[in-house]
Amino acid sequence: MIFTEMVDGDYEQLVFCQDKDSGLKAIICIHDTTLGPALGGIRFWNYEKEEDAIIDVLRLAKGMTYKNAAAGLNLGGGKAVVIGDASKDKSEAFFRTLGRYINNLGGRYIAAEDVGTTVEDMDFIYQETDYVCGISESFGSSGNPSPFTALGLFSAMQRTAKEAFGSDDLNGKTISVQGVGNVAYSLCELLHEAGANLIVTDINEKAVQRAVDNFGAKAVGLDEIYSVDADIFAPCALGGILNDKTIPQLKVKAICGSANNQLLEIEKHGQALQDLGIVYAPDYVVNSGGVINVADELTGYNKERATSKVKDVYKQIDKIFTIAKEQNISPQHAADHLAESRIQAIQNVKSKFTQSDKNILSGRKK
Ligand SMILES: NC(=O)C1=CN([C@@H]2O[C@H](COP(=O)(O)OP(=O)(O)OC[C@H]3O[C@@H](n4cnc5c(N)ncnc54)[C@H](O)[C@@H]3O)[C@@H](O)[C@H]2O)C=CC1
Ligand SMILES: O=C(O)CCC(=O)C(=O)O
Repeated sequence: MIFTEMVDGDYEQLVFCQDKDSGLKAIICIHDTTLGPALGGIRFWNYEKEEDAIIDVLRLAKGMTYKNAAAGLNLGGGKAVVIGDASKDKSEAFFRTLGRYINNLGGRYIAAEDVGTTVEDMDFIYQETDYVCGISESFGSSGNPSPFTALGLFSAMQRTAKEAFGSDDLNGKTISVQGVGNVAYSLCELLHEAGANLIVTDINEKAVQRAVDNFGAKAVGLDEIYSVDADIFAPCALGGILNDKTIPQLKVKAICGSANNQLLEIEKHGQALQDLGIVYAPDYVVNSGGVINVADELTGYNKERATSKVKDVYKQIDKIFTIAKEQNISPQHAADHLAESRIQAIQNVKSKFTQSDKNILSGRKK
């Protein structure tokens, strides 16, 4: 089953890591390294079944290939998942062991944060390998990527509002937010400052209360979030939430959120949104601010430069909506074409022989 999935999705490598002493059970997936080393976060999640973890890491890694390509980064796509309970299974040994596995891949995979992992976890990994980013600012690094993801998401939402309502001003707009974790809390802060009204939900009651107390958000139930009267829906929890059951409930004019893999089935559910006239801003472009920021660490981190690049997500969404209209395709397809054509173009560039790897000349007597 695993090789069938790998062949179908054209995956390069899947690495299973196990360590009894620390309790580590992790899977690293490298989808495509045409553009460079595969960069993507580590998700720590209590998967019910091992199969769920495999499916998740495959989907997430492929998403990173598209995200990094569309963002113009010289990075391929990869991701890691760790099976466990983030509230009790973490330890220094755990992450240092994972760091050693990552180091063994010789730079083919570069780690960062995702759901369930923090800057402190990345710092432990950094004790064993240089192939990690999103580490502490005290190392001259960029720290927590979530505020940057939120800034990129805010910029994307401004451009999405322009598409749906004719103006990118979010003042007075009502935004429904699913999941008020790291990214969405920062997003709510930006939206509140911009004069938007907020409707929020989360499985974590404290997270909801924080948004109610600090931003005057209205709290609704977990399933209610799909059918509330709002202008823009921001899915900021987990993937697969735009599906047969939820799409018919939506009353919004646009969707723009940070969650990865929001469409359960890309073709079917992307089309369903298009048919309903709902503007869908492709998730992996919307949420690329985090990776754009952490990738800046790889060339010597400069916060001003990184922030400016993150705000350019507005321009990238603009480009995608323009291509979609010109070619009469969905924004999701437009984003996919952009990413795939960049990968293909660089593949072609790299097909020319250069004197870098071991080759027929390597064995010649000097
Ligand atoms: N942190 C980052 O910089 C980036 C995050 N993302 C994606 O954005 C999403 C959010 O990421 P973070 O804020 O970092 O994660 P997080 O774990 O801090 O926040 C997620 C929130 O969603 C809530 N949640 C989980 N299931 C839910 C459900 N069924 N209904 C309502 N709420 C639910 C959680 O309780 C949590 O508060 C994820 O899909 C992640 O992959 C994407 C790019 C970068
Ligand atoms: O932003 C990050 O923390 C790393 C990139 C990543 O995993 C993502 O964008 O989903």
